[in-house]
This record gives sequence, structure tokens and C-alpha cells, in this order.
Amino acid sequence: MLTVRHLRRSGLSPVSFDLEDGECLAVQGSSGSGKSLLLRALADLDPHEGEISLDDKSWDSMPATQWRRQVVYLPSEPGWWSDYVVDHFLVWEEAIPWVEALDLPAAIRDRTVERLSTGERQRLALVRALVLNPRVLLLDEPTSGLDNKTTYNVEQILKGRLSRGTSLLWVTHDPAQARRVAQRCLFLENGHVHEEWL
Ligand SMILES: Nc1ncnc2c1ncn2[C@@H]1O[C@H](COP(=O)(O)OP(=O)(O)OP(=O)(O)O)[C@@H](O)[C@H]1O
Repeated sequence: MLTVRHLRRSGLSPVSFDLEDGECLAVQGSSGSGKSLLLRALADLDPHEGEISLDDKSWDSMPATQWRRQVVYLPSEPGWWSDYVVDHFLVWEEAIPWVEALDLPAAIRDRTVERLSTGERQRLALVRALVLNPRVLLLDEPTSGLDNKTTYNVEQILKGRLSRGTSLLWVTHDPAQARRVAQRCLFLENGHVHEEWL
């Protein structure tokens, strides 16, 4: 279980919540309300204060790299450090089932990132996160660039991860999507954070 108590960072009101294994918590709030700041703090990518722990193991009791292997952040605009798709995977064969599930062509392996569509890049970034098999996946608008059919497919795949125990924090601007994927939601509004059942 992910436990967050009095998490504070610049640009964000204090946040506390629990996230059970296999549970999805939606995150909603207007543009600029701090949703990405919250996710980045949880992944220990930016300075922050307060308590964050995974199964009673605190984030500061382990090296940042070890924490980030378990708590994986999928940004809304993922970074790419090489021209070629395949270079972003340690073992390409591990990506193949997710590439197929997400309706990406097998030949994408040898393509350049630059020539992928926005939606292909977004799905490929999700594949990169999924192959890490994280305990907690922090999703920053993972379907924002996708059509309805592909969005449904992504939701089904992520629900499959939930049933296998992965926990999700899912930022979305779509209240209907929040209700489809989660039972609880963190709302970031007017500088305050509150939690509601959906
Ligand atoms: N390191 C930082 N410290 C303080 N404030 C920051 C920092 N980085 C960004 N901000 C500001 O914090 C605010 C919240 O940014 P954030 O990216 O979290 O918004 P968001 O809720 O994810 O918005 P959107 O829905 O548009 O993606 C913005 O006004 C941003 O400029």
C-alpha cells in the first residue's frame, strides 16, 4: 500500500491519502492546479517534504533509483533520449506483448521517434512504463491524445494491471473517465486538496 501523509512541495497544498494495492485513485483539477507537481513529488523527481511510504518502507530509506523503479511516473509529454524506438527498451522482447495489446505495429521497433504520431508516442511511453512492472503507476493524462476506441483499450489494459495488484494514480480532465477507472478521486481546487467517492 502507498501511504502519503502531509506531502508538501512548492506550488501544492499539503496532500494525504492511502492507495491500496490494485486500487485506482483519480486526480482531477483545473489546468495549473498542481496535478503534475503532485505526481512528480510522489516519484521523488522534485524536492518535497512529508511522508511517502510503500508497505511501510519510506521513500527516503532507499536510493531514489530504487524508489522510482517501484513508483513510476508517466508524464503527459514523455521524454525521449534516442532517435530510435528500440533504444528506449532494455529488452525489446518484453515490450512485444504490450505493443500488440496497444495496437502498435511490430515494425515500430525500428522506427524513429520523430516519425511517430502523437498517439503512437503516447502509447509507446505507456509500454515503457508497463515493462517496468511497477507497484504504483502515476499516469498524467495517459489518453489525452487518443481516440475513443484506443482510449477504451488503454483503460482495459490498465484495469488488467489493477487486477494484478498494480496501484494507479490517474490524472484526467474527463469526469466520465474518472468514474470508469476509479472509485475515489483527489480534487485539487483553489489551492486545496480534498478526496471524494465517485
Ligand atoms: N517547481 C515548481 N514549483 C512551483 N510551482 C511550479 C513548479 N513547476 C511548475 N509550477 C507551477 O505550478 C502550477 C501547477 O503546474 P502543474 O503542471 O502541476 O499543473 P497541472 O494541474 O498538471 O495542469 P495541466 O492540467 O494544465 O497539465 C503551474 O502554474 C506551474 O507553472
